[in-house]
Amino acid sequence: MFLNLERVSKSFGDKMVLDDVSFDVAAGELVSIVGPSGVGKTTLLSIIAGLEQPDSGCVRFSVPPSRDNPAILVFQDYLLFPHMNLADNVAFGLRARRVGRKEARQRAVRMLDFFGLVDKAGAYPVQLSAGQKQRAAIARALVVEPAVLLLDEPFANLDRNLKMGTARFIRETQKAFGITMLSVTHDLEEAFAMSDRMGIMLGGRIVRQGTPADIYHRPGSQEAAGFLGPVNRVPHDLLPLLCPGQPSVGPGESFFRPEVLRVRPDAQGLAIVETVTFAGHYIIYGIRLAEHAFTVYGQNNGIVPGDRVRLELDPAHAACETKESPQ
Ligand SMILES: Nc1ncnc2c1ncn2[C@@H]1O[C@H](COP(=O)(O)OP(=O)(O)OP(=O)(O)O)[C@@H](O)[C@H]1O
Repeated sequence: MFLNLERVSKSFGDKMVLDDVSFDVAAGELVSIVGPSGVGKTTLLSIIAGLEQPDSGCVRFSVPPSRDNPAILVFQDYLLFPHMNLADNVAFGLRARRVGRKEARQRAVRMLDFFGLVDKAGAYPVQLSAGQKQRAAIARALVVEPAVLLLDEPFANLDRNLKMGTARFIRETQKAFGITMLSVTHDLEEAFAMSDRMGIMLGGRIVRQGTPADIYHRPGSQEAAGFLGPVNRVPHDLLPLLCPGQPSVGPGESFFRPEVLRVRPDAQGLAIVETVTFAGHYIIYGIRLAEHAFTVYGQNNGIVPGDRVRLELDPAHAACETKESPQ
């Protein structure tokens, strides 16, 4: 294990920001910690980077970061030096490590080339777009060959349509350099897209860890499921209505994502459509069945509010999801 946090806690005054946080990051792995704003993600990175001290618990590295193999924190506002052009910004860390001017410049330009920024080598940060600044900040961090790269909200300042491309870029860079990365973010889709593993942080605690697919489909608690997106809570006595013919399961409840439910027009159906909302490439249906409200994502099939419909579980999901024990 490259990085190990064990029972890290931190308070500011009487406010507990991190509460018994433990997790690992393996060498060459990309792990994202996701959580809402203010939950303590930046504090967590600051402790790992050695900028803050935990009140209790410990942070261990298999090879402790050093001047030659540092843990580098890339801040969400990039912190490029405004008075230096891009090549000098990227070369800065090398110069600070006493690499000669010529070699530092060559390595910086090679890095800018890899990042598609070589034509901006002479430009100043103010002349760059947010996406270019983000790439430049990562280039500046990587040029010193860090042991681990810590990314604080890497998508925070990017337009929506730049975020997913940046997630792919971070993933490709991480693989190309074989570097260990830990990212903290509230941008879920991007974290899902680029991470080997994720942790959900709520109320200062990591409440669930796993692969992106694992935590999305088996979030482990209603609280975690709700943070990851809309979820339908289904008491088991309703399951025969949603998946006729399935063997019955014991008492309790299961959780289903809106995309694993199907809505079919049916004049005899037991469910009533309450709302139909256009959301671009899909429709969000608000459905009521036996006093329970459901959210369903589907395609436009002419259904309007007030229609009777049949609400069913996608058979591909029914079998595995109904085996879930309630959390
Ligand atoms: N040095 C400090 N002194 C006092 N309170 C602090 C300090 N640093 C952070 N906090 C508080 O700790 C809480 C968590 O802050 P933190 O920045 O770690 O959260 P975050 O999840 O990164 O949020 P965001 O996504 O908004 O940056 C906040 O309530 C913040 O005000």
